[in-house]
Amino acid sequence: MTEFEFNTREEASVAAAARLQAALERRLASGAEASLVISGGTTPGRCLSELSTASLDWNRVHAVLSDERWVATDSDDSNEKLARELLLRNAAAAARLHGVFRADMSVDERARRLDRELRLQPLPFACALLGMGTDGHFASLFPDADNLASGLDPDSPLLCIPVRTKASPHARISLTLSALSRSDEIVLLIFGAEKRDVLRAAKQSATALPVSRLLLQKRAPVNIYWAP
Ligand SMILES: O=C1O[C@H](COP(=O)(O)O)[C@@H](O)[C@H](O)[C@H]1O
Repeated sequence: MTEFEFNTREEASVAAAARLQAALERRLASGAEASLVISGGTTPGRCLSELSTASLDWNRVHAVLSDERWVATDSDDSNEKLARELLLRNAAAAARLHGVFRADMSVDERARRLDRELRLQPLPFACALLGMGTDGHFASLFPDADNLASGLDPDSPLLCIPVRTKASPHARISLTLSALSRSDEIVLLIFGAEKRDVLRAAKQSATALPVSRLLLQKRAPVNIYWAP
């Protein structure tokens, strides 16, 4: 695990975007296509908009959501909407975004199908951009999810799972730790003192926080980008 501290969120976001760009460049130099995992929520906006201007062969890039809320893609709660508005523009308009929500399917059926679709993406992912909640969740792997064990099993055969949590009014679908760790590297972008303290607790002891398991897994190096 490597940690980088910045004075401002702007600096952290721009530096994280540069790291994602470099990871994509490495994959594109050695293969026909590359894929990138992007998180939703409030944290990654500036990083995604910065990345959208990167000079890359974007038509060879696939973007995959780390997780999605079970809402229509025009909802303000939709991670797909965020990705389309902030990443899929400028130079990155040529990238392909693999959406999660389908109005004609149940969340469980969609999770089963998405699992099959993810296996057709270029793997391993060049990079996974993740965030973390103050409850220690990443992607949508919330502490109270009833199927959390399979979500956090680094050797799970499942690439994604449906998630129901009291923390959210929406059902969700989340990539599993097993899927996310199939990345050349992970960037964990975190803002604020409260989240830094949660992360410290997760590092100091093998707490029950989901993010502890992300830090403990050995497959993908984790780079923490933090700003106050
Ligand atoms: O619900 C979610 O939460 C996490 C953290 O979100 P943030 O707003 O605290 O940055 C996010 O990484 C995840 O993608 C999102 O769906």
